[in-house]
Formats: sequence, structure tokens, C-alpha cells
Amino acid sequence: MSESISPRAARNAVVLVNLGTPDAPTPKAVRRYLAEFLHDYRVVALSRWLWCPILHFVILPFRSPRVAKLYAGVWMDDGSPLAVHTRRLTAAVQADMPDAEVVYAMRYGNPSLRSVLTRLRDAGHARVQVLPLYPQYSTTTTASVRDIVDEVFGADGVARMRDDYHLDTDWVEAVAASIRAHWETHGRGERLLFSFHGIPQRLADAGDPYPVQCRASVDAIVQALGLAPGEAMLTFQSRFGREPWLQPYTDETLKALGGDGIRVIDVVCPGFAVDCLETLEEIALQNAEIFHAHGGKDLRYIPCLNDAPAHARALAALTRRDLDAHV
Ligand SMILES: C=CC1=C(C)c2cc3[nH]c(cc4nc(cc5[nH]c(cc1n2)c(C)c5CCC(=O)O)C(CCC(=O)O)=C4C)c(C)c3C=C
Ligand SMILES: [Fe+2]
Ligand SMILES: [Fe+2]
Repeated sequence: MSESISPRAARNAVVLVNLGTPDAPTPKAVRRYLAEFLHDYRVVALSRWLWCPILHFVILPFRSPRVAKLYAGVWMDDGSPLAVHTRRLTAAVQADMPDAEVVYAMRYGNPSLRSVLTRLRDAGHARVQVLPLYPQYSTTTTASVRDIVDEVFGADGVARMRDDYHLDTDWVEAVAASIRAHWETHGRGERLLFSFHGIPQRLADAGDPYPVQCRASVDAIVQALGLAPGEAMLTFQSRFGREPWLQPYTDETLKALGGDGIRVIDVVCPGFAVDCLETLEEIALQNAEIFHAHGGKDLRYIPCLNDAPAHARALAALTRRDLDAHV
């Protein structure tokens, strides 16, 4: 009954969901984060009899201290880059959506998606719109967010979730504009490389639409930029484990380009809504070093959209449309 619902609860709520990140750049905090992440069946679907001994006795003890050092190298004054930029983006979207309560949550780590959704459910919001900050759908990321939305809200019709926005016109234009702005400041590199986080090839073979959506995003951004075919390349980064992942691999491609005499390359990562370990450390540091070691001179990393006004406007506009369609 409307009289019993507070004006605050009657507002629509919007939840921006990101992957999550450790609370501190320490082995202990990284271990806690990786343990939660790598226990998700959407991420690693192996039988727990096989996976848990590998995870607990090999991956967590050895990877956590090593990865903690990488996080320490990119840590910001107020936290992990992924957390800081997600907070700022949320504030920017909130400014564009004054009629809704806009909050963020993390699938792994804090604030946990389960706790944020439970609070919104208990507050009795009329509509809760969930936007995973993954432009391209994957079972490993987006579907895992949906698992928690379904767990907390069931089928009561209050919560809705968007699956992807890989071809959203405003988002495509925001990415293209960020590349144009980079070119205006730094001039154009000899190649533009689009690097996306990978997934195991096995999942793509089983029907995960992620690589098809990455390709479609690249084609749309390239078209918005008016580039000729061959001026842009699509590669996949962040392999984990031993099986083949989506190819071509970013690091191998950079080695080949350096060897082919390409000296200056621009790299953009439109699969990441905000900068994080995988962009600031893996691309802007590690892969830049790899490129140099193979004859390249300058790898210029183009930052993620982060809290750019055009990014916030694009996400606010598509979320407003989603809320309007949510009757
Ligand atoms: C953008 C989409 C992402 C997909 C798809 C994805 C799949 C995926 N990731 C792993 C394993 C790891 N990923 C890690 C970090 C990480 N991954 C994404 C995004 C996607 N992952 C982001 C944004 C981040 C950065 C988090 C941050 O704190 O900045 C990590 C942790 C770091 C490390 O140990 O290397 C792991 C592990 C798998 C296995 C997978 C698909 C099966
Ligand atoms: Fe376990
Ligand atoms: Fe990942």
C-alpha cells in the first residue's frame, strides 16, 4: 500500500555492479578476494574435488603475494583503482539521475552485491534496476551477477537487470570520443589495438556470446572513428590457467608488431568500464614493457571511460530507458 512506503523507498534504485577488488594491496586481502572469485562456478566450473586442492594449496598461496605486489603498484590514495573509479562513476550517474537512488556493488569483495540488493529489497523500492558494468555479456561475469539478483529477488518483478550494452550508441560514441581526444593530444599511433579481457575458448565454443559482442563493439567504434579496415586490431588479454583462451593474445600480438617494425601503438580497453589492475598494470606497464623489449618504442594506453561525463550520461540514459520499460 502506497501510504506505508516511505518516499525514499518508493524511488527507483539503480545498482551499478562491478567485478570487485581486494580491500587492501596485501597478500591476506588479495587471498580473501581471489578465494571468493575463484570459488564461483561461473568462473571455474571444475569439480570441487579437483579444483579446491589446486586453489587452496597452489593458486591462493603462490598467486596472492605476487598479485598483491601488482596491486600495490597501482593502488590509489583512496583505494584500489577499480573501487575508486566505480565510486566516482556512481556519483556521476547519480548526478544525472536525481530521481533515483544510484548505488554500486561488487560481485566479489565489498560492498557485496548480495548485501546491497538485500538492503534495497528490504527498503521496499518500487523498482530496482541492475546494470552490470560489463558492456559485453559473458557467462563468467554477467550471468554470475544475475545469479545473485535471482537469489535475492526471486521472481517478484521488482528487480530487473540489463545483460549488455555493447552496441549502445551513446556508449560507442563515448569510447570513440575518448580515442579522438587521445589522438588530438598525442597524435595518432601507427596502429589502434582494442584489448579485451579473455575467457577460455572452450566457453566461446559452448556458446558464450562474449567474443562476438567484443567484435561487434570494435566494429561499431571503428565505424564511428571512420577508420579503414586494418588500422585497428582486436586482441584478448589476462589469460588464467593452461587451457587456450580467446585469441589473438594481446602480449603475443605486441611482440609480433614490435618485430614487424611498428614503433608507436595506441591501446584501448573498452571491455572495462573503469580502470583496474588489468588495464593500469597489465596493459600500461607489463604490455608496454613487452612491446619495448620487442622493438616497439611507445605504447600509449588510452584510459577507460571511468567517470567521464559522456560515460555517466550514456549509462544514465540507458538505465532510464530500462526503468521506463519496467512497468
Ligand atoms: C571485463 C570482463 C572480465 C571477464 C570476461 C573476466 C573473466 C575472467 N577473469 C578471470 C580471472 C581473473 N580476473 C582478474 C581480474 C579482473 N578481471 C576483470 C574482468 C573480467 N574478468 C577485472 C575488471 C579484473 C580486475 C580486478 C581489479 O581488482 O582491478 C583476476 C585477479 C587478478 C589476478 O589474480 O590476476 C583473476 C584471477 C577468469 C578465470 C575469467 C573467466 C573464466
Ligand atoms: Fe574450496
Ligand atoms: Fe578477470
